[in-house]
Amino acid sequence: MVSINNLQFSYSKKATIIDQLDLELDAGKIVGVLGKNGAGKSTFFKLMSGLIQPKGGEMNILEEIPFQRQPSYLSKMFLVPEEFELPPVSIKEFVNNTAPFYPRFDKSMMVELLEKFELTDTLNIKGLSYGQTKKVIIAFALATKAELILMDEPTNGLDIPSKAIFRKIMAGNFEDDQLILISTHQVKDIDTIIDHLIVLDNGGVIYNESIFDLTQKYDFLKVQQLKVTETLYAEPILGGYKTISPKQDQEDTQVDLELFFNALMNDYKKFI
Ligand SMILES: Nc1ncnc2c1ncn2[C@@H]1O[C@H](COP(=O)(O)OP(=O)(O)OP(=O)(O)O)[C@@H](O)[C@H]1O
Repeated sequence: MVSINNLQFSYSKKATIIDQLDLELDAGKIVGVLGKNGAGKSTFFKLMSGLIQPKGGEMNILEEIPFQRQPSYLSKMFLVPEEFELPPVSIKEFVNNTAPFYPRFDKSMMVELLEKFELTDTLNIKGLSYGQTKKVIIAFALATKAELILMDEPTNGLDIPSKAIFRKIMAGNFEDDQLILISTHQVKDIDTIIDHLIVLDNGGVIYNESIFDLTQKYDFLKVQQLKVTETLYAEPILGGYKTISPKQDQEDTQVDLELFFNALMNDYKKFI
């Protein structure tokens, strides 16, 4: 569904942001996209949605070339950008005007998701807070049922209960032919919903693995004493350490995304 080869992008001649990036992804996944500030996550989403033109390489997504911005491509992908503005109309009017661009749009799902976020479509977008507007665009994105949904920092601006609602909504409103990519620094907001992880660094994808495979390769443990020989990465916590070690226990442990991300930033070559 996503096939990217040797992708290159820079805003100016001085700094290359995306450099020889390769990525293959199939449908049926919710993918967490992690990377440090400035790693190029938003830029990568803009490239995938055809808003900016690659300087080199090939991108084939849903059998289309994103930057050609064919109506057929735009109708099967949706980007929730980090910064956005919606028109000052009622949510209902916004939906009536915009939904026709998305052939699989599900209006009853939109109403249902708004309800879960404690909103109704009679409200005017003009009077909504930043967090409430974010909820409208998240609900709209999911209701498009687009094959590819890109969410750039979707939980920024959501309060604590809304983040829990976001996690529930994401888990239950997704079909096998869809691919959802979520970029975030708020790893706790996505650690229970993603089933795949990619990490961007130095212009490329340095890690690309399913969460299932991560649980089969590593144990994520809390220990009092460090067994240095068995530990790939550790961070001190009150009364001991959080550690990542090669899998030994039969039982799977819960992936600690934050710890794993820090471990990759420390030395990703240990994990590939
Ligand atoms: N329009 C632009 N013009 C010039 N440089 C830009 C532009 N947008 C982003 N950049 C630069 O490109 C680099 C990657 O930015 P980008 O926003 O893609 O990173 P990010 O991983 O999303 O960062 P963050 O986690 O901080 O949101 C940064 O160094 C940024 O300063």
